[in-house]
Amino acid sequence: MAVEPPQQTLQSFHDALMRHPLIRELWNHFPENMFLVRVEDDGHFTVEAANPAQLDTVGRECLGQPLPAFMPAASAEAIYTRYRECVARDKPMRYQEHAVFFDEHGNEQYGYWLTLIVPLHNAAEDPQRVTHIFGISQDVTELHQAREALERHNQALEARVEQRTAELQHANRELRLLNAQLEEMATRDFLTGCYNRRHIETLGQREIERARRYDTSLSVLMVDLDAFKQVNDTQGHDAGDAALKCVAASLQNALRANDLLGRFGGDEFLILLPESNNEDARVAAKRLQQLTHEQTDITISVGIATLRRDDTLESLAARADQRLLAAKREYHRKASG
Ligand SMILES: Nc1nc2c(ncn2[C@@H]2O[C@H](COP(=O)(O)OP(=O)(O)OP(=O)(O)O)[C@@H](O)[C@H]2O)c(=O)[nH]1
Repeated sequence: MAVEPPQQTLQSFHDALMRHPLIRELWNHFPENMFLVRVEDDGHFTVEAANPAQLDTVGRECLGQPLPAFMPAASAEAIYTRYRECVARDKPMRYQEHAVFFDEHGNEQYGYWLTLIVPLHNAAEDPQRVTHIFGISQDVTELHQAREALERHNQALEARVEQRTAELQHANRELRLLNAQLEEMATRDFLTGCYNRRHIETLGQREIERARRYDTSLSVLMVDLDAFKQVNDTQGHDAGDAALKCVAASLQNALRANDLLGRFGGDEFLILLPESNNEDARVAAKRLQQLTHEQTDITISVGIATLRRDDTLESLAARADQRLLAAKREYHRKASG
């Protein structure tokens, strides 16, 4: 007659542990929580054994009890889900859980636990089935809180970096704008808004290089207002300023988009006419004289010069200036005649 295998009870597991001095010492002094739960047929898991560390956490009342007896139903159900998975997979599992349990005074205690559970088979009971789960749990609440604090700190830091970056980008935009304004101011004549002498000379050098590189013609016009001194003398300096502005605007209006207008000094303007031969320049000069007179009632004298092989900007402008002087003489001759 077959002998019934002895039922492995809570007592017998605990007794077996206590029998060996080393295992007993390990069980009693192990700093993390250790427990053994029995897999019940009714779907529950009851605590068969718990080391002193675990008893300190959940109280002695847990022994022989299913989990819902010493923790809120939601917490117990979350842990049951892990246990069921461990039983179904029949493999050790490691997980982290936010668990709530009742302490010895019945108060709810919250904490984060890192747990390793291992399925066991009590061969004396049923070698084919997971009969127990052995677990070791470590309280990682402080670690978790530190990590959360670190995350919060990082988020705050990121927000600050983002804000600083946005401020920096804004400052950069302002700086670029200011630089553009400064550059504009450095190249423009403050009264008329057209290019100043320094810049029209720079552009003149550039246009000469371009004309030589692409073998195109380039002409310049030296323009001077007629009897401008009279405007100042009879109507005042402010009226003279206004007249200068009007003439500059009207010259600008009469020019093509790629012609360049600069104030050369006083009431004198230098105009660069890229890709224009002497005949083109004559036509342009006539148009400027006509339009300026129509729009401002002021006449202008113009000297024209077209780029030669050995020209520099100085020689080109000087030639235009000589022709302007000749035009001026003609103007004065007509005016006095
Ligand atoms: N209002 C004003 N006058 C200026 C400015 N720059 C130069 N002038 C005046 O412009 C006049 C130019 O003199 P000129 O070109 O010699 O005299 P003009 O009467 O135009 O004589 P022609 O050129 O020979 O017809 C001078 O009276 C300068 O004082 C300026 O920015 N504003």
